[in-house]
Amino acid sequence: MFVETRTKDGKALDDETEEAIEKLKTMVENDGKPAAKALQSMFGKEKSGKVCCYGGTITLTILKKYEEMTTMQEKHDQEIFGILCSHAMAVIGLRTLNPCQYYLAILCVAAPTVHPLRMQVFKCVGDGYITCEATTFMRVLWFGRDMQSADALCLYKAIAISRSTEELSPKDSICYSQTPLDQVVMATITARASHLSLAAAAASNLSSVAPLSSASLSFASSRSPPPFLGLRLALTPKTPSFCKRTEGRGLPVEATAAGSSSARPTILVAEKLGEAGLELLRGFANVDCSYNLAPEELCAKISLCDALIVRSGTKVTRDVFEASKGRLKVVGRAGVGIDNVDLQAATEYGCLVVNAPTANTVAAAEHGIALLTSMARNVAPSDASMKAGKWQRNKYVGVSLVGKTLAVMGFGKVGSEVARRAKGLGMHVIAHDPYAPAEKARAIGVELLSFDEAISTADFISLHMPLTPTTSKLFNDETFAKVKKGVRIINVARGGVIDEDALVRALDDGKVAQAALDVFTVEPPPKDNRLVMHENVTATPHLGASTVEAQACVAIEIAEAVIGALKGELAATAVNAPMVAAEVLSELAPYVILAEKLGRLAVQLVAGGSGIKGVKIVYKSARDPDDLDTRILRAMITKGIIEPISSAFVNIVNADYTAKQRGLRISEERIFHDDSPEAPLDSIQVQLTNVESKFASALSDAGDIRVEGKVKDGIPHLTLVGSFTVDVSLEGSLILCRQVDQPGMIGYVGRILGDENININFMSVGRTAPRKQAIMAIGVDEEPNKESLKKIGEIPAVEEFVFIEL
Ligand SMILES: NC(=O)C1=CN([C@@H]2O[C@H](COP(=O)(O)OP(=O)(O)OC[C@H]3O[C@@H](n4cnc5c(N)ncnc54)[C@H](O)[C@@H]3O)[C@@H](O)[C@H]2O)C=CC1
Ligand SMILES: O=C(O)C(=O)COP(=O)(O)O
Repeated sequence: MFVETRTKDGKALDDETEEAIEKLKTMVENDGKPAAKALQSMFGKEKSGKVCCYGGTITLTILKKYEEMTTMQEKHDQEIFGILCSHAMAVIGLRTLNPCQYYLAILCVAAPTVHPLRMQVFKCVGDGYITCEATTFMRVLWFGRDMQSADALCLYKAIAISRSTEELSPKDSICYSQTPLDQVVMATITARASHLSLAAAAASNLSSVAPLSSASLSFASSRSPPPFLGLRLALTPKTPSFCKRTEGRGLPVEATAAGSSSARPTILVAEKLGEAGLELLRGFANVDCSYNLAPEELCAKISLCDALIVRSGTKVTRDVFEASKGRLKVVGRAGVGIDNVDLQAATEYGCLVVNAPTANTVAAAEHGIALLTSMARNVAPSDASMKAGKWQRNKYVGVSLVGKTLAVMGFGKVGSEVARRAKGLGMHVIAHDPYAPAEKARAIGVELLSFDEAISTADFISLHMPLTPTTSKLFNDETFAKVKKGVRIINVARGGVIDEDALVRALDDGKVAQAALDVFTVEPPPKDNRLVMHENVTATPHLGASTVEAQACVAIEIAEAVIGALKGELAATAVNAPMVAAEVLSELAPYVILAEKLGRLAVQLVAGGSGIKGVKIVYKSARDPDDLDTRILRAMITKGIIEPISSAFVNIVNADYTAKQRGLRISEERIFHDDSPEAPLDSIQVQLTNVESKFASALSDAGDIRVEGKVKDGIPHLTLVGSFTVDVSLEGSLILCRQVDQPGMIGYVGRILGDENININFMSVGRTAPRKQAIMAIGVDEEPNKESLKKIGEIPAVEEFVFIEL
């Protein structure tokens, strides 16, 4: 890895940048908004992109002119950029009109002591180029103005270390190292206690490595535009296809703002959401807060809404998606568990479901520990007894926790936090989770065991798995028969993972001594629920996520996810669509465009009446298959194939489903190709098998329509049609002509198009041999009229031609 942060002539920063930093420094005490405005005014409107930051004290971290830095390989550029983006609180991309000029500013909080909630607010949620990872954690970088490459290298190391600690809690230690400001840099990086010393070592090395001694890692530019992390993947349907879609389904077309890109969307918030989240939503959309809606009321409202935000109390059923008449594009679950959302129905309707998977983790874990300790010491019943005027010291003798074995069932985010805390109480912690990595358990000092081993050795069992068909009633009569007599059970996961009748029986016969339950199969449970009324049960009304802090974080996290999704950005917390890391996404961005265009091109080559059944996609790549996620590419090819020939609207959520519904068999093949090891892909080939083509030259020897493309300088190119090699950028529209190769052909066609004032943006001729068959691929900016196309067809040497809209 290499860092080079100097300008070409060795100066650290230019005057303009220096000045900008000075001005911003004076604003450190100010609210973020003036600072953002100042940034904009400093660089002039035409130079600056959208700047977004919200409230609080901010300061400028890096401000660099990309074009002045030494040229570095694009891959490194993207890598470091991706890392920075996922670790900075707020990253602001100020993109100039010239793609080579790119200003990168990272804003961060000035003091490491700022409350984590405040930092959340700093995340860039605007129409910017960057999206930050939604975390509640403090990951702050602050580079001073004279940062040396060696310092950046150290910082990088520290980031890398902090990066491997994915699950920091806001309370985790902060490693804070400061060198004299005039010298270099201050870095604040958080790390879990176990990583603290490493991070500290890395950060304390700042300035101590010889500058520019070794190869470095780069923020510098290549010729291509900067990575575009705010990649849009058309989640928002175009108005026409959207409207057509509702017609196609036999549903009335809703004459509302849905699908209209200019109108403000409407977001229905169906359960109480933190004010900070509501504020963000109101800045972007019309917000309707209607709580406690009956199912029929929700169905009645939903066709007027583009997004719906719920917590665990609202069932988002198939009826809701049906009633939305296609308008609902996003369901935001302000929490973790999505068992109250019919994901299959959402997917079928092309509706993205996003959740807030991390913001309430600590709250749920703390509640688990609260239930564990209060159950063990009979806090709730003894409190009730005192309030009833009694003083029953003998009745409420508890059990100790130290040295006891706790089985954590489900070693995910909450489970592992519970384990960590229970170890602090002196408990011996074991866990069962079929999917948890052993290293993660080892790092916390927890042994992963089989289900039976875990439940049969535990004194306490704490449940932390999701409710799925597999975990439904996982704790039943058979399970309780295997537990140690007198075991105590805590459930802050989902009521449905326990067969509640079986638990009542186990409590009655003493097999289970006590249970502490936050969640129930039916919520709220009926008044006479035997579990709730049981004297050995401590019950709370689904309070796991209900802390002031968690709810504020959840509200912001879900608001940002929903806003991003409504803007068509790929959501990092998507539940029913591929989640792709920002850095991977930026790398794949041009290939995503290529994939859709190849799909659109291939399908327009099919002769009318010839149904498509099989699609074969061949990816040539130097990457290991595990290193190349093709789901987005497949989805975009599917979109490209289906949308031009149907009223369906296809997005990454419903692509596979829609293909299946239409009987489209899509197969993928990877071919190892190490010619371009830096790029994720060398080429993508789309074959439509066993179809007739209206342009016979597009058929391969096997009789399949075959088109192949590559990304060149960030632009998608068509490189193969049938057996003909061509090279034409896939922009605008395309005319493909097969002709006898002879002089003057380009001139003929060029004149016909020129007469109609049609601009040719690209032209390429592929031929089998000189003066034999050739294919001319002509990229045009405008669609030629029928007359011109007819004239092209009438050129004597032209044997066939086709016009394709991309
Ligand atoms: N009571 C409350 O207010 C809250 C409840 N929750 C619930 O807590 C549960 C855990 O949430 P997170 O830790 O955030 O989710 P997570 O997805 O991080 O962890 C769930 C873990 O369960 C494991 N798992 C799946 N099937 C399993 C099985 N058959 N046996 C054992 N483990 C299995 C998974 O591998 C995963 O590691 C969820 O049910 C969630 O809805 C979460 C937050 C608040
Ligand atoms: O996040 C979860 O899974 C929870 O159970 C929290 O639910 P709530 O948002 O408090 O209704």
